Amino acid sequence: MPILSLQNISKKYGTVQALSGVSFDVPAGSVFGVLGPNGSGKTTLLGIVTDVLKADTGSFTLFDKAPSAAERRQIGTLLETPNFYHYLSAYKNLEISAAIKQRGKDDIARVLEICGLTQRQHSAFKTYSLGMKQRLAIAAVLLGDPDVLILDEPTNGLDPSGIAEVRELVRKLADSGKTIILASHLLDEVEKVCTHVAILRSGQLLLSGPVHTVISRNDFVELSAADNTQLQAAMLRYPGCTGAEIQGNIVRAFFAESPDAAAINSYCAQQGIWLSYLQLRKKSLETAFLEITNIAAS
Ligand SMILES: Nc1ncnc2c1ncn2[C@@H]1O[C@H](COP(=O)(O)OP(=O)(O)OP(=O)(O)O)[C@@H](O)[C@H]1O
Repeated sequence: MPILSLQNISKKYGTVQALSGVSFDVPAGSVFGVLGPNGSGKTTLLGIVTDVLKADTGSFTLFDKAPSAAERRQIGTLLETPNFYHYLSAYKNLEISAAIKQRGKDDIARVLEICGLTQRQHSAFKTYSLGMKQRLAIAAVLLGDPDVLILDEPTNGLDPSGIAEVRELVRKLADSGKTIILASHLLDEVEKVCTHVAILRSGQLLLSGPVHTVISRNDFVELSAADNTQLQAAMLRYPGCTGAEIQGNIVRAFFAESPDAAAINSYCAQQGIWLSYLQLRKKSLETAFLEITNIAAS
């Protein structure tokens, strides 16, 4: 059962088509990255799912049901940085967050512990590092122990150590069984923490699925032999090879589907070419993303 299933969601602001016919499923237990450049519709999509905005057309289900208050209570949302009081401690700020959410104080110690803030819980918020501030924001989201977390750009504006802290926390929460949906334009971050990804561009869904299937698009193989020109020509005749180029003393051969290194080795031997080097490479999500968005733009 998907935690969230979107069917054909569209949304316009005046003449701006922010989302057009977006459909995808978020599996239970996944860390699901909604990825796209600025203005691609990520925040709009999360706003619709969290009931801040209404879709013009389309529908979605939460926990396989039409969304209602009961389902929404199982979702913790961080769409923008909360307005914590700078002079109050983390604990006091969480007391306020708990009161706003109409929840008791009994969960505060637990969420501080998860977010690694127990030691500093009585320090004023203004003394916190950027990473600690964001961890406190996530702690507030965790009050009431929601099963699903929706985080919009959780590492935005953080320095590298803050980014690493939030990444570790997201991993820890995922390991504890939470489903996490996070919007990001940081492809590298998505690649590091997400199990699944949906890529948006100008409000259109370009692709969605497990990160490894996105990354394995257009895999390539690096090979080398005594005569690389002969090797390049042979690879261009190899079934499924979409291109081959010589770079220095390496031949790079590209494939639409994941290539089989053993089959390539045996094929080259049959052609009388003895490989001195063979390495399967996967393109990074960033490269795949740029290719996908460029293909969509052309
Ligand atoms: N309230 C609004 N009124 C008019 N246009 C809007 C409004 N909110 C968003 N848009 C436009 O809708 C499109 C999608 O915006 P959205 O904020 O959802 O994208 P995003 O991917 O979250 O971008 P960012 O990474 O910059 O936050 C953009 O063209 C944006 O300018």
